[in-house]
Amino acid sequence: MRLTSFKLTQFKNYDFQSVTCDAPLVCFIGANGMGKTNLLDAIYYLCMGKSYFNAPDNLIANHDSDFFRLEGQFEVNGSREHIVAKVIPRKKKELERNRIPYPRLSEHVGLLPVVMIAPDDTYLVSEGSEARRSFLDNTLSQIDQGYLGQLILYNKLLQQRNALLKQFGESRTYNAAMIEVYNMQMLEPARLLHETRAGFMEQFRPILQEAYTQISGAAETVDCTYRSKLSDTSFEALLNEAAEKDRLLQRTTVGPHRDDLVFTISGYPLKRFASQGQLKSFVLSVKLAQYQILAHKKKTFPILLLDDIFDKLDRQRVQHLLHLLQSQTFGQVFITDTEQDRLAGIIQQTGQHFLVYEIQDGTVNQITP
Ligand SMILES: Nc1ncnc2c1ncn2[C@@H]1O[C@H](COP(=O)(O)OP(=O)(O)OP(=O)(O)O)[C@@H](O)[C@H]1O
Repeated sequence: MRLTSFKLTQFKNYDFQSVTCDAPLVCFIGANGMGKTNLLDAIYYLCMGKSYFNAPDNLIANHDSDFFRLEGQFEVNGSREHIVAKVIPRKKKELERNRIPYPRLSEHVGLLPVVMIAPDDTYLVSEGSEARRSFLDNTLSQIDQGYLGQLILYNKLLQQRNALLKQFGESRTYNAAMIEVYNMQMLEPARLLHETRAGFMEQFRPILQEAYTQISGAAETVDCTYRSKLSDTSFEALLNEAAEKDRLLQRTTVGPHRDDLVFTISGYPLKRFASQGQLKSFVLSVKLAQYQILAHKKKTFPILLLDDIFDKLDRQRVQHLLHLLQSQTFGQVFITDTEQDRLAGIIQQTGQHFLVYEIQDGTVNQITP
């Protein structure tokens, strides 16, 4: 799979910019704040229909504009895909595939698999369970449209159930039968989410462990397990047990929206016991494992976006990563960096055909070859 060219109109700090990128390795070089990450986010947006940073569309449109547009030419397994995103924040958002608008934006997810690796990926460990669920959901949604459909349905029902609980609390009333209607509708999507997540984590664990060994070169073992109350008790029983608590707190306190991933190093909680270096190796391994599993399931190599990671990783990990980029089969890779010399060294080591662009305040100029 390859992105051969893309165009940005009024996207963040870009007015209009067209970028040709028909090469296995594409590098964006420039000082801080010039717009390198924004280019990677534009690519991510074309693949996923939203920003990697979960930025709302009104913050994505250029400050001087009330709309933005992205266009990308992709090649996937021998066929061309022309993707256009047209967004008027808070008013209209349209995604087109080969000039035909998607009836639902979610239908686009999975067509163009993508993985972003960024320095602040440590949020996967440091933040609350929502970050880890998002990672899981992001990966599974790219693999399985059916999963994404059930996730959207579950979240909609959850929102409605919570609104009803709140309404009961405010009006000091309660209608168990109405809550039961939601309970019954949520059972099937919850079962499917749980089953898919559990099955996926069984496949993910050994791949993550292997990636960690390769990246860190270390002897310690890491682990990543799926934690869900639904593994021990049926959702129906959990909802019944929690009925009184839900009523008091005016929200649904059990279900797949409370699942988590537990990360450990040598059997201890990673968040508390890992060194900074081990933490960086771990999150990089999580993303590389995500890449591998997507490549396997989608039968194409996802686009890999490496944002500024060579600045933040130490020499040893950079070497391990480069070794991986050389030895394993990777698809198209986009790299941002602030230092031309460092980047030149990296390019040389990968031995790939490459394009390098210099980014200056929202303009993109090809500098080599
Ligand atoms: N909606 C927007 N309209 C105009 N400019 C924006 C918008 N959103 C972000 N920017 C600008 O984009 C720039 C940041 O771009 P980006 O994060 O891509 O930089 P970078 O080159 O990756 O820098 P770093 O190396 O520091 O990560 C900032 O100058 C910011 O003000």
